[in-house]
Amino acid sequence: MVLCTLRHQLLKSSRCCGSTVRLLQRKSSGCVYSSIHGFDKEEIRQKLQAFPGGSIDLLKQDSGIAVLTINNPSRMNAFSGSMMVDLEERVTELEDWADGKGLIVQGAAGTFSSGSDLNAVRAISNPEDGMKMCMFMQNALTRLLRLPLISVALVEGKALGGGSELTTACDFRLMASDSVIQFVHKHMGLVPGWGGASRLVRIVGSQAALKLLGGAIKVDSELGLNIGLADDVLEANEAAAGGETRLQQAEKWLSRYTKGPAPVIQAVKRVVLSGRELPLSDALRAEKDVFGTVWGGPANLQALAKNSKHK
Ligand SMILES: CC[C@H](C(=O)O)C(=O)SCCNC(=O)CCNC(=O)[C@H](O)C(C)(C)COP(=O)(O)OP(=O)(O)OC[C@H]1O[C@@H](n2cnc3c(N)ncnc32)[C@H](O)[C@@H]1OP(=O)(O)O
Repeated sequence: MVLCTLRHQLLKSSRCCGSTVRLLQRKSSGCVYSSIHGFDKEEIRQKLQAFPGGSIDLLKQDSGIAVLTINNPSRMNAFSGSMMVDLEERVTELEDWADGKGLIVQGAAGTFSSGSDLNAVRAISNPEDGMKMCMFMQNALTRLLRLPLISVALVEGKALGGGSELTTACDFRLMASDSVIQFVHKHMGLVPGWGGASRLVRIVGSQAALKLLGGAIKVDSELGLNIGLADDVLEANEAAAGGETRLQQAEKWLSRYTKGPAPVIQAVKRVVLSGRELPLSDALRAEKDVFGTVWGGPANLQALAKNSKHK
């Protein structure tokens, strides 16, 4: 169904032209569930709002890199119900950000996130509500992953349960040298439900994913790097990093990939996304459409005029 939705979007865009193509390419709705799956977004939003606390904060910067902060430090940045709703709203804001190029997802106060707020989990522990929450979060995190921005999870402290799942909804993961990612679901008598298992298999392969989920293994930065869950390790000690905070280190790391005009960076993300999610023939057609948006565009014409050499 995920594939169908994305394929439908991309094929639809290939049949349109001009401004419609640009609009479709900016809006990556990419939801997995809708009313045909019995999903009533307003109903679950109202249920989630009954569990308040914390916030999801978004800072869009002139550099084209935004910082999304999971902010509930008194509960180790656990996700209250209202934070799940906040997250979905921030994703909508990012979908509308024409000048955006990159995104860093971090936790407040030096730790990533301890997953769902256990108080809310206890209150909605019946399967029906659990499934609704699961569909809501899968939609939000799928849209996060499909943003036309290059995204990085900056993992400090702990990323547990739903927090570990959130790290997999980013293109890259940077782990502080003393941080841990742990899919603790088995210890809770559960499996991931925010899409974390499906994405983990695609990131580390099914063998490693089975070990991480089956053993609820603590992944430190060294193991993370070895199995490809982490893309790089950041110094835990700011002094060793020349006085740079980890957020500054993450921005520097990401800026290698976001240097250049927004339409080109967004096009890069889109061709990788279609290659990642679509069957080859569909991905090739989507690539052709994205190519059409940059060919003869301002950045392309400028480069041609400069007679660039790539030595
Ligand atoms: C499993 C599926 C589900 C999903 O995918 O949606 C989930 O995510 S369920 C949640 C899974 N996470 C947990 O079970 C985390 C449980 N907490 C811990 O293991 C520890 O608290 C830890 C390791 C995060 C931090 O330990 P530390 O010793 O450093 O601090 P405290 O334990 O004293 O925690 C401080 C304060 O935070 C509260 N806290 C932490 N995590 C949660 C949470 N997920 N929900 C609600 N509250 C949380 C903890 O109770 C402490 O509060 P206090 O009032 O001071 O007792």
